[in-house]
Amino acid sequence: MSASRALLSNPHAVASPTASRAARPRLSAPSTVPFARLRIRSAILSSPAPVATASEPRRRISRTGSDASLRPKPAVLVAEKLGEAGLAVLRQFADVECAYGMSPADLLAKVAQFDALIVRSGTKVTREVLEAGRGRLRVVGRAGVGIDNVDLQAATEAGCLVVNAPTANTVAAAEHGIALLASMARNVAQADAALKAGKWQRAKYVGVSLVGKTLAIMGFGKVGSEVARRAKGLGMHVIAHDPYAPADKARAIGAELVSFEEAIAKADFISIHMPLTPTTSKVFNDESFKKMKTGVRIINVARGGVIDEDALVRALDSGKVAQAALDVFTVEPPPKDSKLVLHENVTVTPHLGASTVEAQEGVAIEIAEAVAGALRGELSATAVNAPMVPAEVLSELAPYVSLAEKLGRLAVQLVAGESGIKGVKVVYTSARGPDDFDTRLLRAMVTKGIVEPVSSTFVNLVNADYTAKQRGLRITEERVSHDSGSAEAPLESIQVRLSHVKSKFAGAISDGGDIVLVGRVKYGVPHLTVVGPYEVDVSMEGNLILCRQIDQPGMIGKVGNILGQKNVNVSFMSVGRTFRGKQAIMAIGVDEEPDKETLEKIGAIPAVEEFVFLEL
Ligand SMILES: NC(=O)c1ccc[n+]([C@@H]2O[C@H](COP(=O)([O-])OP(=O)(O)OC[C@H]3O[C@@H](n4cnc5c(N)ncnc54)[C@H](O)[C@@H]3O)[C@@H](O)[C@H]2O)c1
Ligand SMILES: O=C(O)[C@H](O)COP(=O)(O)O
Repeated sequence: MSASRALLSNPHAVASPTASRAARPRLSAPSTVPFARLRIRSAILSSPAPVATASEPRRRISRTGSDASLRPKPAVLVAEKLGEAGLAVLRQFADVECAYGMSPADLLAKVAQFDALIVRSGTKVTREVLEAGRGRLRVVGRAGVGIDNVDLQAATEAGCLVVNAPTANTVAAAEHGIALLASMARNVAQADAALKAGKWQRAKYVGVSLVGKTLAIMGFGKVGSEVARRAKGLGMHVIAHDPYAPADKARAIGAELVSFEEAIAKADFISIHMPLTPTTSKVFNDESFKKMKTGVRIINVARGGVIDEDALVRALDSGKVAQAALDVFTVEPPPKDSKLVLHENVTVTPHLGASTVEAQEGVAIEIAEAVAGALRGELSATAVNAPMVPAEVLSELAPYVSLAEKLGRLAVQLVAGESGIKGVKVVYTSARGPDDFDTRLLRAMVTKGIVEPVSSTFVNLVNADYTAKQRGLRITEERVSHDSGSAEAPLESIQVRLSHVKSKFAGAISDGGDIVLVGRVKYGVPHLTVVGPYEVDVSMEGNLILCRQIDQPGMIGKVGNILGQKNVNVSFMSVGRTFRGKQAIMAIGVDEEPDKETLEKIGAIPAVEEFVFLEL
């Protein structure tokens, strides 16, 4: 069993003074304030370093240490052709390997050596690939829009951020849609092939006009609306179906939003622009073809899977559908003997929608910047499987993110025996209005703090909620308004409360029977300010010894002496008591980890009732 697995099955090993330090998963290097910004970013997307040998349990390389030159450059695998401009952006900070045309087996064998993988639509990023990359792969960049070739659920479970490049190829795809529409209506491809074969067939290739015809746009997003705009210019009557599109956007372009049924029933031409999802899979099928006008013409530059291709062949054979123009197919490339591709009334292109010089240049830069940002730990505006946190919010929340993680980390180390944690309550006290800030990031970091010390799972903003759910951890949140506080600081304090658990340190149990820790940020540094019923004030850096004793003179000196004899530097010390002469606790921040003997000496002081050593 690996050391981190051992910690998973015995959560309490982590707080034991005798537990090996190397065996405990650690995320960050000791913090320094100037790196606060970097640290928050790293916490969002950090992943454990891949380094692990039989003798050395998996350890995490800090990506936030003070010497940038010591940090390894991230490695990026580019699996499909990417424009030079994008590669140049990536090469500025990463080792980039372009391995075009890899087989699925090649990809599986390689992926674990990379921090990021960039693909287009031709590479399937399956659960297997993401599993193979687990431990190192942090980002999948899709150089384009459609992410149906990436297993998003598996990526989320692995804490792997998926980013795409959603805007740079919109116009190219729309232009290709219009090109297919016009060339299909005038039989350009068929006539071209015939003429090249020596046939001059003017009567055979009489086309149909576009002006005045009804075009139904199915999916009124970026590409769909651009197609609509261009079709209006061709004099077409444009209707659209999109359950999620705002009517005013359609109206502004001069398109009318209608139901699916109405769209397909009224259209002379149907242009498909919806993504492939479980809902849209084969939404164009025998039943829907039946409801269309006889002689309808269909264009698809979205995804092949939205059409039942066998049903389309039947509809073409029967004449229900007069023509189809297809850029995309359920299986790409389609089989050589595909009836659909070979059908004389079908015009095909090999997924060329995004393939213009301009679009590929734009996509390459868009995805390179998104991947670079994600590897730096920034949240990308094009994150597909994570919430978006704007940079200014991120920077303001930086010390609170660190505080949230440390409170979670301390709380889990205080849990005793086999009592698993189920209920976690996080209370945010703030002078700001309830809608003023988003707590997802803080909740994710509390989860990270609770889960990571006791498991081999690494947690980040992408997978925090999923991980909590998987582990049966119910995290509830409460906002408490702090009327007399300053709204300048986003938060006054964060409380982490673990209910229905036993503690190995009775002093951390509040009157209500829960483990309670409260912290706040002072001068940009997280401080622990409440432990159970006791008020303390200790900076959350290094390690912490909590000691419960009978309140009496000389205790600080005794403990300080024992630590001093072993050269353990005390960074902070704070005493909190309920009543004079009754119980009190000492919170002692230490730079070094005291050895077992030193800790036992502290425990042997007669007035000391209990103590615990905690890693921050
Ligand atoms: N052929 C190509 O090379 C190429 C190039 C670019 C985009 N695409 C594909 O085109 C599609 C659209 O791209 P986009 O950039 O416009 O995406 P988009 O997200 O901007 O637009 C998709 C629209 O589809 C709508 N939609 C979702 N479910 C729907 C449903 N059941 N019925 C009707 N509408 C629905 C959404 O509300 C959205 O407005 C994607 O599948 C993308 O992968 C293909
Ligand atoms: O979804 C997309 O962006 C398009 O289908 C383009 O795919 P490609 O990058 O493989 O050309």
